Amino acid sequence: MKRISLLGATGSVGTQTLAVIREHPEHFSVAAMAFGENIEKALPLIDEFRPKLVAVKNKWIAERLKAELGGREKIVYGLAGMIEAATFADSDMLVNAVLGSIGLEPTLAAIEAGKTIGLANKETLVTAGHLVMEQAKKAGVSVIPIDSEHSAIFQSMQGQDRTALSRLILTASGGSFRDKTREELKNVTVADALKHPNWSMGAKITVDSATLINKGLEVIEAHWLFQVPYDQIDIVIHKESIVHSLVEYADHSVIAQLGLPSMLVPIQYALTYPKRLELKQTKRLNLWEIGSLHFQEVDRQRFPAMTLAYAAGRAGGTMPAVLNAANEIAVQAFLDGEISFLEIEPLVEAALEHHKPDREPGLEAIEEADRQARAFVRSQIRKK
Ligand SMILES: NC(=O)C1=CN([C@@H]2O[C@H](COP(=O)(O)OP(=O)(O)OC[C@H]3O[C@@H](n4cnc5c(N)ncnc54)[C@H](OP(=O)(O)O)[C@@H]3O)[C@@H](O)[C@H]2O)C=CC1
Ligand SMILES: CC(=O)[C@@H](O)[C@H](O)COP(=O)(O)O
Ligand SMILES: [Mn+2]
Repeated sequence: MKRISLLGATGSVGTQTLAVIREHPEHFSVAAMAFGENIEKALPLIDEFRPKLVAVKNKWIAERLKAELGGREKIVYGLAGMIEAATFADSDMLVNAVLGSIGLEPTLAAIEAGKTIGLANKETLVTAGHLVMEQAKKAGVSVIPIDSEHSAIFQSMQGQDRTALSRLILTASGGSFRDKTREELKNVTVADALKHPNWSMGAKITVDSATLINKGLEVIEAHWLFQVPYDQIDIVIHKESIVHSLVEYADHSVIAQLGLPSMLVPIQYALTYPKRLELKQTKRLNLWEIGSLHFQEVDRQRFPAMTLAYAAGRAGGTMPAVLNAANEIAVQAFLDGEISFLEIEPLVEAALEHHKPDREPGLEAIEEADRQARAFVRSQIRKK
């Protein structure tokens, strides 16, 4: 029995992680759970999975939850609460599916506590990949990707000669506005942005898919996870999201992982690795039903966020943390109707230009850069 601490239990990846656990109660259980504010969604999940510890966003939500549950579970809150859930003594593995760079410290704490990490929270590696991977190596802890592209790469590396790896190729759907020109993007709405062609995901990552910054964040994530230089990481637009990413080797052989788009597969693989289990909730891929698959080069003028992400990744230090934090605030402002879709990228670019980078930051410097980038973008939005 693998006992899991799940952060982000009420979210898109979180609820799908619970769906995997639900299908295999003989293999997995939930030891601890963390979520933000969505008590209505969490209550039936707590009733069903019976975690011993529940962490929530703040004291007020904790009080409300205590009143509902009547003291059966230990309730904790804030970042300290999330860290307590991530390092819970009765759990073997952390599945980090919380949204945003708030997921970094719980990941670091869980690594220190010797837990295997199932990582959906890409912000952990974007903001502090150098610290996380170094600490995981030191602690002898595995960081298993849940992000679909990274799981595909991870699966395509199994049993291969790691020293002969020559390139990673991440597929990108192109998001909700793939075929629109920059001119046509001027008047798009939040509702339009949230219509992803292939994946049903949380609002923030769905907007990130539409600017392609999601793919940029994933390039940085892949750089740290697989220790591959940026010059050896490419992106290809693949509108069907059937090929989840590819790995090229020295002999130009390319190995890919395919499947109908479903996060259940990478989530379950992270839980069962190196084994596999049946997954009744997913469907077979019959390529004759798909017919044809399409691949296209990324137009860098059309998707400037991708260039920003590569530049921030290559600059390293605190720059990726600034890219991420600025984007988190700008996307939230777009979702709240404060700015237009086309204002997201210039805000991220301005934050990167404004920042004085620290080339070899520790955790404190990363968190300070994150805070400052958020404050800077908020101040720019207020001026509008
Ligand atoms: N969705 C997907 O298919 C994929 C997602 N990812 C990554 O996985 C992560 C989660 O994404 P997704 O599931 O879409 O996000 P959602 O917005 O659907 O869910 C986010 C979760 O995080 C919780 N949360 C947010 N802020 C806090 C906080 N301050 N304290 C505690 N909990 C908090 C939310 O709680 P509540 O709602 O209760 O407030 C919710 O449970 C992201 O890093 C994303 O990039 C990667 C690949 C695919
Ligand atoms: C499912 C998943 O892993 C997302 O991160 C996905 O990558 C979003 O799709 P695109 O970024 O390719 O539009
Ligand atoms: Mn992805």
